[in-house]
Amino acid sequence: MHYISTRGQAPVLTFGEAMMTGLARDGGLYVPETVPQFTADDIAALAGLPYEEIAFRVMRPFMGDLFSEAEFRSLIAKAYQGFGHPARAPLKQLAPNHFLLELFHGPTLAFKDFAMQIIGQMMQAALAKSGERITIVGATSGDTGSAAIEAFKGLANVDVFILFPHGRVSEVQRRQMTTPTEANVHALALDGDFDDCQARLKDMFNDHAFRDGVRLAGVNSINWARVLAQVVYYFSAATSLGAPHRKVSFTVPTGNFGDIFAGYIAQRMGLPIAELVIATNQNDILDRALKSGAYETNGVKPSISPSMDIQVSSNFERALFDAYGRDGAAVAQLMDEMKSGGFRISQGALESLRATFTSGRCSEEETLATIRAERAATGELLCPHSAVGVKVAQDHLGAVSMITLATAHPAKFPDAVEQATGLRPALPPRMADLFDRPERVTRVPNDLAALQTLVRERIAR
Ligand SMILES: Cc1ncc(COP(=O)(O)O)c(C=O)c1O
Ligand SMILES: N[C@@H](CCOP(=O)(O)O)C(=O)O
Repeated sequence: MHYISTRGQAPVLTFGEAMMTGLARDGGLYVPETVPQFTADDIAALAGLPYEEIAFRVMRPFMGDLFSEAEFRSLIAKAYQGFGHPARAPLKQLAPNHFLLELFHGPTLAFKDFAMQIIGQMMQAALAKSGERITIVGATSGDTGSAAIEAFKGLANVDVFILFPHGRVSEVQRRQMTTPTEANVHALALDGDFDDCQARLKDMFNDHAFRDGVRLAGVNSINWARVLAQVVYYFSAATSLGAPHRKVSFTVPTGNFGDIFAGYIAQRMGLPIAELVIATNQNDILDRALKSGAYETNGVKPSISPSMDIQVSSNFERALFDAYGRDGAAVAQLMDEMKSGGFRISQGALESLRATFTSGRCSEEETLATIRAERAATGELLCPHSAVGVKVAQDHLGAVSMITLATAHPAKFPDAVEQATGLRPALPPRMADLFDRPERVTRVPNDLAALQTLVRERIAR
């Protein structure tokens, strides 16, 4: 299995190399050269299996010989043992043809744990073999950061730097990143928004002397292994509702386009998915792009679903690569135009995207109203991101069963949930003292050179 860059100019890599490399050296994102195919029998055989076994069968064909079967099974077992639900990703019914896929039972209470826990295990195993030391830098709008810290804290051969937008994450999210005591964890509050954090991260990767000097690695969805691990729950959810004999649709609260791109990969592997619905908050670049063909940023607006306050949606590049017939030069040209604010998607590419994805937008008021209504109707307490998904899904319900991804636990966003329902969701007991723990955070400017100096100095200590 080989991995190629969406911009066509970087070395072709194995799975293990792509996982440890992060961003391709031409600035693009790695994707598999071909997508493994599952037959209807392969898919039917997944029904009723434990989540860990589904993870093994879905991920293994993408991985080459990086790990033996026994070794990979053992990494998967370790990755998911700390989840707070035996099903790992349970499905709940909201309405006759509408289901909620709860992805917040991991250690940091968001869907990021599904991928971060397994790539944490895989990267540690790979480092133990190579004897290398790496520097992870991650950009977060709130959830990737804590999941990465949880997966890599305390490791002797890894430093973890997390850039989050100062003042634009929830207090629970911030404290999850600033209260770990391990010396290899560095929480950095950047003066800017998430797009700035992600742009500086990509700048670091594109400075080859810096990236090689610090042995930079990425755990954002830049990293293909992150996307791959998220493909698994599309299979577990769909097969529990009757796939491959019944089609299902998915609605995905979307920001950086990693989660819904995982659904697209599941579909390309053969999972019968009728519709993939992109649900955006008021940062609606993807909804506007699909409707108008113009992919144009208009500034990140802070919202009550802050993890989706994103305008430059990193993984959309992977979707464009396929929509443009895997023409790396065309994608590189579009990404160049993006530097000045946007571009028009060609008619052919737009038709191809529209054949796969539909979209909808949810306002702030609709988000609050959905949290309130769902609590009253079903008892389910939604986080604001999941509420964006549920609202958009409701606008797309039809004959096929719809599965909405519930991407975070409501207790991560108590203010929004309380505003909507009057209820303040409690953190799980293991986090009950989160607000009493001392914080450790460095305020940083939105400046590449200053960030690089900080990283170099910290890892030299
Ligand atoms: C809670 C939550 N929901 C939804 C999203 C959007 O997911 P993606 O960035 O993969 O589109 C994020 C951020 O990634 C998130 O943290
Ligand atoms: N919403 C994310 C943004 C980063 O997304 P990623 O999937 O590329 O890591 C977050 O919570 O940080």
